Amino acid sequence: MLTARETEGTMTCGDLRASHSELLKRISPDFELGKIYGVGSYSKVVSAKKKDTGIVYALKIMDKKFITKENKTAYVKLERIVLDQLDHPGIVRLFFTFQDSFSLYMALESCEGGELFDQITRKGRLSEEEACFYAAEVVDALEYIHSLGLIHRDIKPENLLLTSDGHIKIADFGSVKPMQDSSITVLPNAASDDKACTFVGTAAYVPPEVLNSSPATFGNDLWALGCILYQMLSGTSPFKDASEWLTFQRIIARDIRFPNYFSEEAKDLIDRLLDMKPSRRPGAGPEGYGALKMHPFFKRIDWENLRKQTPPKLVLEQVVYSGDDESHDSSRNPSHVGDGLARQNDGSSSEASGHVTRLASIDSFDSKWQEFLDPGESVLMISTLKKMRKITNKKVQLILTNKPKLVYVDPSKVVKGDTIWSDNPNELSVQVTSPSLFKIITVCLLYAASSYSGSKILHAKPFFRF
Ligand SMILES: Nc1ncnc2c1ncn2[C@@H]1O[C@H](COP(=O)(O)OP(=O)(O)OP(=O)(O)O)[C@@H](O)[C@H]1O
Repeated sequence: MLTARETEGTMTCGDLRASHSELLKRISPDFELGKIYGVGSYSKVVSAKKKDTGIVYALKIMDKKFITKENKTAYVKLERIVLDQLDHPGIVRLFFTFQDSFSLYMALESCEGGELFDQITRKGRLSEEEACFYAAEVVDALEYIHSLGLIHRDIKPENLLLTSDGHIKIADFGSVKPMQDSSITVLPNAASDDKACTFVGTAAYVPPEVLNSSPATFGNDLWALGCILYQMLSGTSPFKDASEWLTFQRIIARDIRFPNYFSEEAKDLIDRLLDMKPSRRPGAGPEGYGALKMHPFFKRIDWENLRKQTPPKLVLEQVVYSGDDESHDSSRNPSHVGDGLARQNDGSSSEASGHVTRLASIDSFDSKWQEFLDPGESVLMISTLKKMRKITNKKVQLILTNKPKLVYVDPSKVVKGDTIWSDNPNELSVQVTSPSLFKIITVCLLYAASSYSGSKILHAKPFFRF
């Protein structure tokens, strides 16, 4: 039985690679694990119901060995210490932390609505009303963060999570920087890097002064807000280009082009937030957040009652379920994901053509990997692997699709390999049995005189373990 205790102490052993069933064994009997919310560079975030209270948390699981090896200890401690002291409806809450010999665990407020990034991708672009609402909630939370003397430094649509009813919560405080006069207490060994020239953040949202090695200011987050507002309204970030280097060139040159459907108010606000001089960005100047909140773009926002307003409707992940209600439920528990297909293949399915439908995706990553997919193709499993070399190793991404196809992508998102097992979707199918295990199934089709009569699994080998 695990005891809830602080995440400080020796960080020695580990695991991001643990399969879901291994995690289940380890974390039980306290929690009932559900779906995987997402995977970060050093963590896995899983839905976890505490059995005694019935409360569902987003359990952030961090591999101790990996964190130690990658020198991430200070970031983890910093995030823990900072989140512990924050209390705002626009910021993901940290409830408690604990550890076992392998992992560190953070029980976070669960954001069932996923990332703002996915809403933008699914909708293509947001209406001005929707973008205004989300931007206002981010402004409200940023005002609080900045008032405590903290700079988030990694504000981006992937770190803006949504509650099930559609309100924004800022997440991921691993890059946070406390200013010298911050009211947040940070232990000396948990302080983030102080080197002015250290690049922190994400290329598309990084402000020009950071690229010129200037120290971080509140203006960093306000530049990122300008980029996000642009992205919500257009579907892409303003400086996005074919490579990080080209993106940086466009940021330094402030090469920004507004689509003609942007309103004058939206253009003006983005233009001001993307000011080359950080202190001129609304919210960063001597007038404080008043300058930002009073901007005409926010004219319909009732700042006092922001969280009482009705948020935009969420567009949920498009999942085609393969069977009845039972298989629908199984999507909540990844260890049962394959069951629907097994039933389908026994011939009793209403899928009378013998064509194998896609399984419920076990993660929410489809949209992020869209560029590697053909039309109609969907992601069944994503995993980060370490490619071992003689003296070094490098992280690569494996993307398994329903084609079935296995794509191997390097860290700069360049496709390095692409294995298509069959061009005929009737011949092969993929059965995802857990977040780390899938089977390739060959389907034998038996045709009666004019119509399909059945199919069966010939063999379920080979097994591939992610
Ligand atoms: N509280 C939460 N509720 C629901 N999903 C969450 C929550 N926190 C994180 N996630 C999901 O899990 C993913 C991984 O989160 P995490 O904070 O570990 O990494 P990240 O910040 O996205 O990645 P990186 O560490 O590489 O910047 C997120 O992208 C998000 O989709």
